[in-house]
Amino acid sequence: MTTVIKNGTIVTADLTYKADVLIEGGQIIEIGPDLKGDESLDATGCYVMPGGIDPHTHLEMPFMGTYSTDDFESGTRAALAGGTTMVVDFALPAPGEGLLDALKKWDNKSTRAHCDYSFHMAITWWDKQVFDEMKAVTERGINTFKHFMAYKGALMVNDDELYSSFKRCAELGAIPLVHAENGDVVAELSAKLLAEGNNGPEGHAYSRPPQVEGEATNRAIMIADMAGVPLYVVHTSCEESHEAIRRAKMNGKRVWGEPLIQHLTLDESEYFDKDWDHAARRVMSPPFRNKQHQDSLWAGLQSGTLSCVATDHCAFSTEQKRYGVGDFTKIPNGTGGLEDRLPMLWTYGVGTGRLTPNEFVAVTSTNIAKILNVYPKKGAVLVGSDADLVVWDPKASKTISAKTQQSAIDYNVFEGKEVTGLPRYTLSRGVVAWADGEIKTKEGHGQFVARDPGMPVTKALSTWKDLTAPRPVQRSGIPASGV
Ligand SMILES: NC(=O)NCCC(=O)O
Ligand SMILES: [Zn+2]
Ligand SMILES: [Zn+2]
Repeated sequence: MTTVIKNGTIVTADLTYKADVLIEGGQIIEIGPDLKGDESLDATGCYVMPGGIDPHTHLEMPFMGTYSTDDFESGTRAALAGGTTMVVDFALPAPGEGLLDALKKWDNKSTRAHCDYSFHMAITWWDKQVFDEMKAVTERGINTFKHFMAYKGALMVNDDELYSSFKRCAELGAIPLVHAENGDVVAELSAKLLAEGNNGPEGHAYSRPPQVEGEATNRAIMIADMAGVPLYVVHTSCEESHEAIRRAKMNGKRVWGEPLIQHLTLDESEYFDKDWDHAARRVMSPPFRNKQHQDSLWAGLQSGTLSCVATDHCAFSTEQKRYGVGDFTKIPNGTGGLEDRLPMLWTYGVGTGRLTPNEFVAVTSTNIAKILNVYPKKGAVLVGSDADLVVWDPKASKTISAKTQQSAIDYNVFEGKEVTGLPRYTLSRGVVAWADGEIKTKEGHGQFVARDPGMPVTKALSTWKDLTAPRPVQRSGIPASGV
């Protein structure tokens, strides 16, 4: 059975051209003019692009005394409805729990996924067992390890643990990720704010100023450099963090930054809303910033100093957010965005002239596919690539509303935003997964995507590090022992 996408314009990270796309067995088998297939999808007036890859989601995440409400079923439905065909979630071992034991839990949760998925493994504590199991984790197809520099007393790791884990990543050819905020300072600021009576959701934003993010980003970059490993900084939200990444890149360090669609399009004024629920629903870490920080993030995407736009989809209901009435530190941190990432980025990026359609594809799909070592299986429109595609109608529009969303929560942080640019069809490995405003796949259609370590950039960096490693100077005439 073959499917042909007809009359569209293919848009990839580097090319725009008119051609049909023929699909069989889940893969693209031909690209060219006048192709025929058993089933035909009309892409007249549309762009045919690689499906979005969201490298940062937390589906059914155990966090702050509860679980995020969107699980792999509702979360991946939301993904497909918004043109995203692959998500990368985080397996989170509890302190003292083995990495492989945690992975089993995420394997079980993800059986319900509608679209393809992969995992990052979090390093939440450190000892020999963790060191040993990191190798087994890479053999299971996970080549990225996440480190939280915040959430003191819960997920946070210290500098010695970071350095040990980063060195282990270097040995394994894996890439470390960091949530970069200075967790010690956040804890101090939070306690002070609460003691002074600042207990509302705005206290969350005050407790996490840009400096805590800039400091931690720079620290992680320097530790990664000393460990001889590349670094991926998740949810880069401010100029201070972007500046550290920019400087590192200009110095030849292999560092990537990931702004979220929320930080690009929503600002800190949300926290000063008189409605407690409105403000609390937007509590996430790092918090939303001001317009200058937003401009910095857009400039980063334009110049290439920031690489990928993600969501950090971690959706809690209003009821869950209310755990923090009277104490902002108890508001579960996280917001949704999976269904809205592509339409919002198209509207506020391509629609305003900040991004070209090709840059849009790069930052929503191709760049991360390369970083995660799944390109060109994913993130490409090439013969042999998985037919994870979005047929994108740049003229279709809607008003974002919780009433019509796939996400299981009772609100949407983008409520009321008018977006222009929506998927007509989303295809997951050649299967039409979203059409006519409806999900067409069954839960369980999604498959795990294994990712091998040893990406070209990790190999190049370790070659350079070996070449420049400290070596004793060979001298004649002086006894080596100094005697
Ligand atoms: N970002 C957030 O507030 N919640 C999800 C966990 C994390 O990424 O820090
Ligand atoms: Zn985080
Ligand atoms: Zn996250």
